[in-house]
Amino acid sequence: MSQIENNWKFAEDYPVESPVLEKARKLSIEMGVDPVSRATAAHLASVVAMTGSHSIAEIGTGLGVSGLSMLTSFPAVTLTTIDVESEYHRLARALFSDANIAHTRVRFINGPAENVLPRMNENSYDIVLIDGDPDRLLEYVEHSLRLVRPGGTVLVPRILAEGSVANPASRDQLSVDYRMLMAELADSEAVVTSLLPVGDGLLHITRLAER
Ligand SMILES: C[S@@+](CC[C@H](N)C(=O)[O-])C[C@H]1O[C@@H](n2cnc3c(N)ncnc32)[C@H](O)[C@@H]1O
Repeated sequence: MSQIENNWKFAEDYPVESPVLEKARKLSIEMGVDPVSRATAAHLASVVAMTGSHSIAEIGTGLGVSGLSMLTSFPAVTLTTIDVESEYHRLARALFSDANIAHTRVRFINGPAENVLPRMNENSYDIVLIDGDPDRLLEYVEHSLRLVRPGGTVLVPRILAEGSVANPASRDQLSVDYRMLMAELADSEAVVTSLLPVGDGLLHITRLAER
């Protein structure tokens, strides 16, 4: 294993997850849902705690690994979470309850995010996490940058798409689109971006206040 792979593995093994989070992760895998990685979940929790975020929107609830990580890191957080699968929402709701999260802190919206996002209020969220349909990422980012308040952050796990984005030989549409998106954002004066190599890549896009 190379030194970089060693570091990556060490960072992924480092977090200590709560029994409920472990249960959510295990159930997700049994149901064929890929939860955010352990280091990604820990980083999401850190971002929420360090920014004191109150209002979070999430595209792609799954069974709630990312949601639980953010909800349990700061008691004032409320989460609006969208998924097409009502069964995943049923299971996530039970897991959130196991974690003693008051039901008033979470709003579950069942439906395709592409239909729900245009109806959500702009400038209303401290954080938007995008973890839904990978083929709709560009559309989701555009909506999410409208939904976050100035100073708020859009977080995109899995932006490296299993290594294909970083491989210049990968010319499939998704890799080309993701590279183009990242290049445009890096060049934009409206946002600050950073790319972390946790999990399958985690992109931070922070919307700057207009000057
Ligand atoms: C990778 S999983 C999310 C994992 C979750 N964030 C976690 O960490 O546990 C992707 C989720 O997106 C949902 N999804 C896929 N297409 C969607 C769409 N068009 N609108 C809303 N949700 C969608 C899937 O049902 C699935 O639960």
